[in-house]
Amino acid sequence: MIEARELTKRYGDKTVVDNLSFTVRPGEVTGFLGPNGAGKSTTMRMIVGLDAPTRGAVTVNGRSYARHAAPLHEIGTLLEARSVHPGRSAFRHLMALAHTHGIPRRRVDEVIELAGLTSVAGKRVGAFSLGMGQRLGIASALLGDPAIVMLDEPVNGLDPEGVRWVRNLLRSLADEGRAVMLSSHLMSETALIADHLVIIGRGRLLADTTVDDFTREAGGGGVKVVTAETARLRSLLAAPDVTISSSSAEELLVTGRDAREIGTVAVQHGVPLYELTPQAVSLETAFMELTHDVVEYQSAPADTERKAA
Ligand SMILES: Nc1ncnc2c1ncn2[C@@H]1O[C@H](COP(=O)(O)OP(=O)(O)OP(=O)(O)O)[C@@H](O)[C@H]1O
Repeated sequence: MIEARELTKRYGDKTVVDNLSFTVRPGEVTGFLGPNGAGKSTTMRMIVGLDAPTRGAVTVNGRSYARHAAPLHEIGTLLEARSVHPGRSAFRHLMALAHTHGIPRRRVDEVIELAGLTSVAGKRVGAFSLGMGQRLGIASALLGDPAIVMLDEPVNGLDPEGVRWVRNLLRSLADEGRAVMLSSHLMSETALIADHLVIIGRGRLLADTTVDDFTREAGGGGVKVVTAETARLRSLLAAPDVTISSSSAEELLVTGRDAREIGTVAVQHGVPLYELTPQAVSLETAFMELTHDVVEYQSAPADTERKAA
C-alpha cells in the first residue's frame, strides 16, 4: 500500500505537488493521471525517496521508502529516466540488481522469461529498442517479487502485443493482491487497465475515484434509444425530471432515466426497442473536461494552427 498525506514539493517559488493525499491499495490497479507537468513524476520520485517532500509524507507499506532494508521486495518501480549501463546485457543488468538483495539467479531467469526477453537476454542493453527497454524495466521492477508495483508510462514504446502483455500482467499482479500504480498519458489504455483513478492537475488532487464512477459522473450522457415509436415512448417517459431530445426520426436521447427504467417502461407498453445504450463518455473526454483549466502546456486548436500555416 502507498499512502501519501499532504504531500507537497516546491522548487523555488513554484509548487509542483500541492497538498496531495491519496492511497494505492492492494488488489487494485490505480491509474495516476494528469496533463504534462502536473507533478506525476515528481510524486513518484518522492514515493521512492529520489526527491524529498517539502511538506507532508508518503509511506510504502507503512514506512518511508528509505527505512526499508530491502526495498526491492516492497516496491518495484519503472521510472522514466532509468539508468541502465548500455554496455551490459539484460541478464547481467538483472543479475547485478539481484546481487544487491541476495535474489537468486533462478528469479532472474524467471523475470526474463516473464518479460519475453529470453531471446535477447545476452544482448547489449544499449542496442535495445524502446519497447525492449520497457520490458527490461518491468522485469527489473518485478525482480524482488514486490507487494507494490509502480510504473511510469509502462506502455510507452510498446507495440500492440506488448501493450496487451502489460495490461494482462498488471491485471494479474493486482489479482494476486499486489498494489499496482501506473501513470499514463493513454486514457483509453488506462480505462482498460485501471480500477481506481487518482487524477492531478498543477500538483493538486482533482479526482480520486473509480474508472466507472468517473466516466459516469462526467458523462451525464443520457441513454440513446432507437425505436419506430418515438412519439409514443416520449409521452410514456414524460416527467418534470426527464429531458428527451431527438436527432433522427427513430432516435431519442433520454436523460433523467437510466437504461433499465426506460427498457421496463417500453416492455410494459409493448414498444419495441432496437437499441438502448447508456452514453458513457470516454475516459479521455472526461479527463479533458476535468483538466481543461489546469493544463500547463495548452496547444492551439487545430484550426488556428492551420490558419497560421
Ligand atoms: N528538479 C526540478 N527543478 C525545478 N522544477 C522541476 C524539477 N522537476 C520537475 N520540475 C517541474 O515540476 C513540474 C512537474 O513536473 P513532473 O515531471 O513531475 O510532471 P509530470 O506530471 O510527470 O509531467 P509529464 O506528464 O510531462 O511527464 C513541471 O513544471 C516541471 O518543470
